[in-house]
Amino acid sequence: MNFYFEASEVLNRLDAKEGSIKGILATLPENNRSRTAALVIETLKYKSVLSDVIKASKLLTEEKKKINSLNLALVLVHDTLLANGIQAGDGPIKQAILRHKTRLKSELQRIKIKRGVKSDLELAHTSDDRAAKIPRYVRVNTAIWSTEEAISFYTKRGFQLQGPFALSKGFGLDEHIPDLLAFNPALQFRDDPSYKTGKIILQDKASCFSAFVLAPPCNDPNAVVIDATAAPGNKTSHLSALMGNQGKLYAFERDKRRFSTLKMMLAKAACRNVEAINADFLTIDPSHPKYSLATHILLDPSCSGSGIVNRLDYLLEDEVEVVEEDRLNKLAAFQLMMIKHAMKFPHVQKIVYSTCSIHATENEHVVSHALQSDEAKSSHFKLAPRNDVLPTWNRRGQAEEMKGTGDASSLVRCSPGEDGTNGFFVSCFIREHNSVPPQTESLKKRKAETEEVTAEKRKRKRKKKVKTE
Ligand SMILES: C[S@@+](CC[C@H](N)C(=O)[O-])C[C@H]1O[C@@H](n2cnc3c(N)ncnc32)[C@H](O)[C@@H]1O
Repeated sequence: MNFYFEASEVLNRLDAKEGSIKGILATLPENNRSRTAALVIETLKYKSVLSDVIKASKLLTEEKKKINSLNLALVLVHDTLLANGIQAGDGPIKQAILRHKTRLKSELQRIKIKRGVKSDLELAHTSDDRAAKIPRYVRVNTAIWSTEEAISFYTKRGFQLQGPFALSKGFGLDEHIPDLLAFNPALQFRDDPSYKTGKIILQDKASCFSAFVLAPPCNDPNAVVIDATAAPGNKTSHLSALMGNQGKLYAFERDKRRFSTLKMMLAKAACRNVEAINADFLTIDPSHPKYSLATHILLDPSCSGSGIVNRLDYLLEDEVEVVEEDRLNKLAAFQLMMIKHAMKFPHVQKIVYSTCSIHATENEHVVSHALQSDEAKSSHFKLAPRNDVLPTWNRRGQAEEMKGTGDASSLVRCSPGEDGTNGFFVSCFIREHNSVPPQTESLKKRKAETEEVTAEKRKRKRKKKVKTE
């Protein structure tokens, strides 16, 4: 029953306006956090219906000694009517709900008839219409599963390959990103066994663009790639899968708590070629013997998040996000610093910079400043041509915001709701070819040296083992 007390306490704190949904959930102990979060979010989606059902059934007045708050009643009635029942042993609270189960069910049915809806899903609160137009994207984690296996798995479970909006159990293959499936937006996958075992990653389509555009070397044991801002790790596991789990992927994350989430996520997704490092990317020396070998860098730094429309706070009707100019400028200065730092890595050929922001301040303006920087000039970086950056995606960068510093058609934008994704921005810097050869030679030399050292180490280890035997 503690699980229900914890969830109802979160609802109490939200009522008391102690923080945002995400913020309050982040303060819960990690062991039970995702389960409690799922219950809180689902309960909020149906809060108005559940409140009406509870009121009409007189549950709180008749059982006030056992169930003393509306929020506790909400989470318990949610699980009784809309999930698989109360997940707790028999006790006075569960008995109190069960005594009212028939009444609660018939009140729910009455509301459905009144509203002319057939399924429970249609009762869910989706106040941001744009969120309802974004499919629930499921990326097949090819480190563990194949898309064919996933399609067969979901088909056996009653899903039909007819696109995400044709039916409530319809799904489809995405046209831009390989191994990405799109389901109906109302569906949840947190309890799905394929999610729990890391076979699928729940990742918005636009967020898959970054790793896809970076296109790291595939199945190359010598590949060296950096994910500079990795947690929670969706793009890291995508990169790792695209690399065929081979070579080396260094994943930096400066925040300690987010770093432990990253580690957990990478273990679950079976990423064997990733070394996660709890460090600030800006403090990493570009001439470091290991990291300097990187040829591809992904930069998906902290941003305003203004493109995310399926974030949770629409569930709290009166929360409004105010984006302050000053905050945007500070973020943009930091984002530019990150790009300039990435450009200092001697062997890097490709840098993808992405944000989930819709503001030109964090997108075109940052790219424009990066292109004009000393780092870009001395290392010969320019924007990759449209042909190499999702050429068939129609929404491109805003030319007027580039002020003639680069070709806006090289940039990708996603508009929340309109494009079936959250708001997103992707840019790709490449080093001009005529500046490559000397670096390629020294890279080869460095790789050979590293391999030599590793072989020597292995040899020493073997000798030591033989000795001790
Ligand atoms: C937008 S999130 C990255 C999301 C991630 N790419 C994904 O798809 O799962 C930005 C992350 O970068 C981290 N971060 C910000 N500045 C950093 C820095 N200088 N070095 C390393 N990590 C940083 C933040 O703590 C945050 O976890």
